[in-house]
Amino acid sequence: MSFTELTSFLQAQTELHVLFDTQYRIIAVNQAFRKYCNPGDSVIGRPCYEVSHNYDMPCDRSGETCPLAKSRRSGKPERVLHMHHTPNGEEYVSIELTPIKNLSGEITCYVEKIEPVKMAKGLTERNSLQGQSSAFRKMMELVGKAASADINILLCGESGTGKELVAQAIHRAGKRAARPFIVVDCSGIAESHFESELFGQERGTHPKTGSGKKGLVDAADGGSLFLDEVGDLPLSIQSKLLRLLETGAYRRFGSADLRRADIRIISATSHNLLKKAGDGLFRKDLYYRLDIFPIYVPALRDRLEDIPLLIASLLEIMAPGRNLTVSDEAMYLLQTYRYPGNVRELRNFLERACLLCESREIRPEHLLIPEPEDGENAPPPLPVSPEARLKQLLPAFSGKRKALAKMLGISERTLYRRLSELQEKENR
Ligand SMILES: Nc1ncnc2c1ncn2[C@@H]1O[C@H](COP(=O)(O)OP(=O)(O)OP(=O)(O)O)[C@@H](O)[C@H]1O
Repeated sequence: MSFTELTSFLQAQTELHVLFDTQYRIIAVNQAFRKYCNPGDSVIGRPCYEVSHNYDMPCDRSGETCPLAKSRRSGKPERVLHMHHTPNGEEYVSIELTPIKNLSGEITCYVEKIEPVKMAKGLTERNSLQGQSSAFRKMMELVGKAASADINILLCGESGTGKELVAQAIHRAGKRAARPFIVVDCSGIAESHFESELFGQERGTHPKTGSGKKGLVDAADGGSLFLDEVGDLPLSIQSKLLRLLETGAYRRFGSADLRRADIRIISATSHNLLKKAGDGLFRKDLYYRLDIFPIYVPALRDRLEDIPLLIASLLEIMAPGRNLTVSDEAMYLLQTYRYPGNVRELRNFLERACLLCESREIRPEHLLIPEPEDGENAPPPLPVSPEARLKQLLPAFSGKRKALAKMLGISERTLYRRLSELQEKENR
C-alpha cells in the first residue's frame, strides 16, 4: 500500500488514527484525531511519547508499556491501555497498534488506533477510578469493552474495592450515560418493602398517603440499575426481576397492569454467587442472566503498587490546598499493609491522618494502622535510599511525574535527574 493510499484509508476512519515511523515520529494523523486532540500542524514530525505523554523518551524507558516496542519485538499488532495527555486532561485510552510491512516483510511504519476510555480520568477528578497496576489495567480493559456493549454486567470483588465506582464508570462510558444511574442497596432494604421500593406501588395501596409511588425500576428507565450485593435479593423478588429481564415488563405492587422499562442491569457481589445458587439461595436462571459479562475488581493487596497514586488522589480530595506529603516511613507502612477493607480502609486511614497531622507531612503516628497479627505478614525492611524509593514508586506514577515529584518531596528537575541516573545505571 502506498503512503497516499494509507493516509486516505486513515482519513476515512471515524476512530482516532495516527501513523508513525519506526523512530516513534508522527507521519500523519486523521481528521478524527485532529478534531479530538486539536493538536495543530506542529504534531507532525514530533515523537509520539512527547505528544501523548509529555515524555522526552519512549514510554518503556519511562516505566510504561510501549505498544511500538512491543510490536517491534512480536512483529504483530499489540493492544495496551495507556494514560494520555489530551485537551480534557489525562485520560485512559485503549490503543491498538498495527505494524505495516513492505513487500520484503520489513516493518516500515505503524498505524495506531486510539479509543478514549471515558471512565477513568486523571489525578484531580473527584470520584474517578485510580490505578495503573497490571491488575487494574486488566480490569479497565474489560470495563471498556463492557461499557460499549450495553449488556448486563456482574462485578465481583471484596467489599471496598470500588465496585460502585466501576459500575458508575461503565454507565458513564456507555450509550445510556445521559440517562439515570440508580443504586439499589440489596442488603439494606427490608424484604417487606423490597417489592414496592423496586417496582413502585399502585395508587390507593400506600399506607400513609394512599397515593401511588414510583419504584427504582421506573426511575432507572432508559438508564442503568446498579444492584449492589445482589446476592441479598429476596427470592420472591428474584423471580420478578427475572421476568423484567426476560420480557422488559413488571407490575407495580398492588397492580395487575404490566408496565415496561428499558434498563441495563449492573450487579455487584462480594460473595460467591454461584455457590449461593448451588445452595438454593439464589435462582440459577437469574444468576446466568446477570452473569453475562463478569468483571473481577481486584483487592487492594493485589495492586499495592497503585497505593501512592490513590494516596495522592485521595489527599487532593480530602485536603485540597494543604499540599500534604507522606513520609517514607508512613508510605512504607501504607504500602505493606494487607487492607482487608480495601480502598475504603485506605481512605479511612488518610481521613484520620488529615485530622491528626498538623504539619505538612503525614508520619506513621498519624496513621493508626493495625499491627500485623502474625510474623509472616510483617513488612520487609524499608528501602531507605532515594534510588530504592524511586524504583518502588515509579510503576504507580508512570505518566505522572509532577505527582511523583510531589510524593517524593523533590522538585521535578531533581526527579528528572534521578530518573536519568537510574536509566544510565540500568543500561550499563
Ligand atoms: N480505584 C479507585 N480509585 C479511587 N477511589 C476508589 C477506588 N476504588 C474505591 N475507591 C473509593 O473507596 C470507597 C469504596 O468504594 P465502593 O463503595 O465503590 O466499593 P464497593 O466495592 O462497592 O464496596 P461494597 O461492596 O462495600 O459496597 C469509595 O470511597 C471509593 O470512592
